[in-house]
Amino acid sequence: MILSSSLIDIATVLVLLHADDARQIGVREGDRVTIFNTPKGTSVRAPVVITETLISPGHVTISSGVNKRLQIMDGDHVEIRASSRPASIEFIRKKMDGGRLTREETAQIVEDMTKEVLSPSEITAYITAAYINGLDMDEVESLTREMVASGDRLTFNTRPIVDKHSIGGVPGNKITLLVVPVIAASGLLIPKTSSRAITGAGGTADLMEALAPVTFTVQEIQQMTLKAGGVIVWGGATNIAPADDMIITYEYPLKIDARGQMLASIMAKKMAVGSDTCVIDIPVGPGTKIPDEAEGRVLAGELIELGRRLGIRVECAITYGGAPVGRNIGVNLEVAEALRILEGDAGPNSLMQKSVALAGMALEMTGKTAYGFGAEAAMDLIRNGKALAKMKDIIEVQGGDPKITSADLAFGSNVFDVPAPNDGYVVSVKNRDLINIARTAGSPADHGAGLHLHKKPGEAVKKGEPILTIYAERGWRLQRAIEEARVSMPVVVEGMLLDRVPPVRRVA
Ligand SMILES: O=P(O)(O)OC[C@H]1O[C@H](OP(=O)(O)O)[C@H](O)[C@@H]1O
Ligand SMILES: Nc1ccnc(=O)[nH]1
Repeated sequence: MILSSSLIDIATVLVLLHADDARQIGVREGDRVTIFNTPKGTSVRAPVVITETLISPGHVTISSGVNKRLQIMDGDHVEIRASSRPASIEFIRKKMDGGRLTREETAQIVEDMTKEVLSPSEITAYITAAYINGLDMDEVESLTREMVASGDRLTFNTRPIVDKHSIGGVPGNKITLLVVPVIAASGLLIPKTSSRAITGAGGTADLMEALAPVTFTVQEIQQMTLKAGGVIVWGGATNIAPADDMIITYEYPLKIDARGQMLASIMAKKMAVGSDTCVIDIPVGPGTKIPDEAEGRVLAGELIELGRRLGIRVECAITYGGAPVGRNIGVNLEVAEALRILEGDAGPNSLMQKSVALAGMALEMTGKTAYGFGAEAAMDLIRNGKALAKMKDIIEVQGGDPKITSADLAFGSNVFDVPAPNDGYVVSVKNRDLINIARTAGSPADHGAGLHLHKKPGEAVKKGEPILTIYAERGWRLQRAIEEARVSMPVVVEGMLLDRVPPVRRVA
């Protein structure tokens, strides 16, 4: 067949065939073909997309993801053959049926994922099967090791290499922007890799991107860490555990984080950067990933055990997740809130306390301070300006502007105050609904989008007073977010009418 006009400029591997050719080759939409560039001796296996109109029979179009390996030009001749189903599909089926995967089976799944032989629906099936049926500790260890083995690794020839991670799930959890500079300011090395948002409205990689680039190779991460003491980079940008970011890509739209994959995702990133000492934040509470403290302890045990198997000393902080950390949710809003603390603001208290508690644990684990004195030492590093100076070093080493201040971060110009429906005390806030509103307003893609929570549980409000301000960069997004806030009523004031059953029908 002839390579027809222009490549589809996407990284995903796929081959576009005319329906007549697909019938002749014997493949249907989603089946795999192998495409051969015989003169160059290259070949790629990829899923098929079928069209009746975009190309004519005898012609084929490929994505640039395919051509990266195939190296052909428009008009070249290629050979296409139906290809067997990837071996890992049987193993995904096994997990769907509640089976236990061997190390070899997990390795095959990871290999087929990273080679992009598995289609999005097959990856989603794998995640969903593990979400429903779970992975035991041996399966999680295999997945973690295979994720690490599929990418690049760092080895520092000094110790300790500290790390910090949160399992996520609580809105507004911008503490990494405080914890990393504090730890680095104490003289420790912390090559922090983060994900983008998974179930939330802004992951740490999204937040850091408002201050500096976050895409680096492992060698760059190592050099920058040695120079500045720390970095905050995107784990998925590099070739660090590439299967991890693929899983996250398919978890994000579902707003799920399958437990086994979550453990592997976190610990693979720690192992790949060579960290030996790690503090892990486990927010617990309604509307987070972990409903209560008891379950938080079970997860802590799993993370510590996984760390032990991988040679990483792990301590976990079970933290309050019943309400957002701080008051801002969304990229620029969160970054501004974190920078304000580094610049000398005393609060919000929840953000300050949580950040120094976590940083303090790392200072204690590494012997920088005695047990019981870490949080105080961390607080000192914030109050004396050393953490701010270190954050500027980190921003600069990553190629951002170190002169940036909290005031430079713009919030969306489409703004709406959600008023309190009556007088009273705020009795609860609904985490998931707050995240949904911030995502609907445009976060994390629109850096100015998000929300500010004026009132948190226990605080008094007067009828009509703003309880929530929504920011959006685009008017239509603001309208949708307002509508969502009206329906979900994410800040619950005592005595408030939550709903009417049957609902009132308005006549337009
Ligand atoms: O979107 P949800 O699921 O809430 O959480 C994902 C976030 O949690 C972790 O945070 P950190 O890197 O420890 O700061 C991840 O790296 C990611 O940024
Ligand atoms: N699944 C994950 C949760 C939190 N952080 C991660 O990097 N990955």
